[in-house]
Amino acid sequence: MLATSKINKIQGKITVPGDKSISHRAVMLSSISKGVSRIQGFLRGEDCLSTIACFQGLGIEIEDKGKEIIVQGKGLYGLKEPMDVLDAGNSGTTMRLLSGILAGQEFLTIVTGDSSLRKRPMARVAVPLRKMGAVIEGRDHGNLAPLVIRGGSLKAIDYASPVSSAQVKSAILLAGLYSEGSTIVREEITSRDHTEKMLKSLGAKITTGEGKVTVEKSELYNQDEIQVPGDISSAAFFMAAAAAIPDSHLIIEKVGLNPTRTGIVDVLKEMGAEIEIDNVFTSGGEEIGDIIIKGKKLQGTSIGKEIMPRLIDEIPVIAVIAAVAEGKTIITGAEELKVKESNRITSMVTEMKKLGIQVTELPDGMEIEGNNKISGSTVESYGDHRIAMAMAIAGLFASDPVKINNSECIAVSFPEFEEMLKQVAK
Ligand SMILES: O=C(O)C1=C[C@@H](OP(=O)(O)O)[C@@H](O)[C@H](O)C1
Ligand SMILES: C=C(OP(=O)(O)O)C(=O)O
Repeated sequence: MLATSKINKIQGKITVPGDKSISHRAVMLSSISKGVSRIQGFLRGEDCLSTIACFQGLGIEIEDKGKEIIVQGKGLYGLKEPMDVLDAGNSGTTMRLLSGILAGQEFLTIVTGDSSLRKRPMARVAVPLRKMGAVIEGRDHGNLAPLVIRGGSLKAIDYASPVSSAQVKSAILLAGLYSEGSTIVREEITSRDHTEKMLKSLGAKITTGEGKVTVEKSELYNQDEIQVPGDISSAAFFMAAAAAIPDSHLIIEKVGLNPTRTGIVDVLKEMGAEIEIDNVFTSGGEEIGDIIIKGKKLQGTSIGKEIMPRLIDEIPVIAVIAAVAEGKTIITGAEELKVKESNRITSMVTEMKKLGIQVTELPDGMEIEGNNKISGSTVESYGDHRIAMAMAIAGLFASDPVKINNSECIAVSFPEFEEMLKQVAK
């Protein structure tokens, strides 16, 4: 069981593990591209290992050479009917993006996941993929895994997504690679665009702009090397702690700075944090750079719907530092948090209360009073990696240790978290 206690400051220089979203896409897209791909900086978290296992189950040769992951891509039609049920584990990204690729395959696949993933909504991908011509069945009329998917000849659709979700958008775009005509996905607020960027770099006919993405039937070709940047969603736990503890000084090197992911930087700055970005370069269309943070007392803020897709996974840790900031913080427009690995609104509100924090649950977010004195306690992770890590950060401000039950779920996205925290906590 992970336990954390009060520290004086965060200090040092770290490199966080590879971006989870990009690691998933690197394996999936390399598998359906022609030629060999070498993926560097790949995240060896449980979620991305589930993606590797699924594509191995579909007949793709994937080898972990330590320095890099080698994928022997077989092109759009090189996947084989799996001998057994595929297991996406805890990973929503794996199940939803994979469904898009399977929609283009004539064979039958069954995909399941762990008890958390089997509760998460899949109709959001099943509905558009059926419109394109795939047959998708599952519990609750195809809304819940296990999903049974038989794809085939698809036709393009023009789809206005009811949620701003990169997983939904990506599933449709991947199916679009197999579809006759122009597949269009429209979003009210743009979600992370790693799929679009990687598809472009692999030669897909794809265009973006004015709230929509268009893809044509295209063959993909591996470009030999894919460089995965550090995950800003993992960096966020350290950024938030360093920003909120006076006298801290932290450098995080080579973090992905794709503008669709940097909402955390904007919110921390809005709260008064001292943050600088340095050594910026671009690889595979993705911006990468160093983040330098100095700690000080922060101010409360308001976070709403518009920015939400750019920081959705960072809300748990933002809630924690809001509790020690000066003044109230109001988070709204975050309904999507209810359908993550746990209901992250209820999970955070319940566990923050156990630490003596004054917080009120809202239908689409929460209201956090400022200047809380955080006390120690044993808290639950709900088997949700982001809740476990957010609670670990709360412990850095607490009068007594914060002990986190089932903290092993952190390995889903950030196996090195505890070790890295020990390294910079002074
Ligand atoms: O596409 C992705 O890699 C992800 C998209 C987001 O989910 P939604 O698409 O459900 O918003 C995010 O919360 C998740 O951690 C990863
Ligand atoms: C929501 C997350 O991932 P997924 O949807 O892939 O399970 C996450 O990592 O916070």
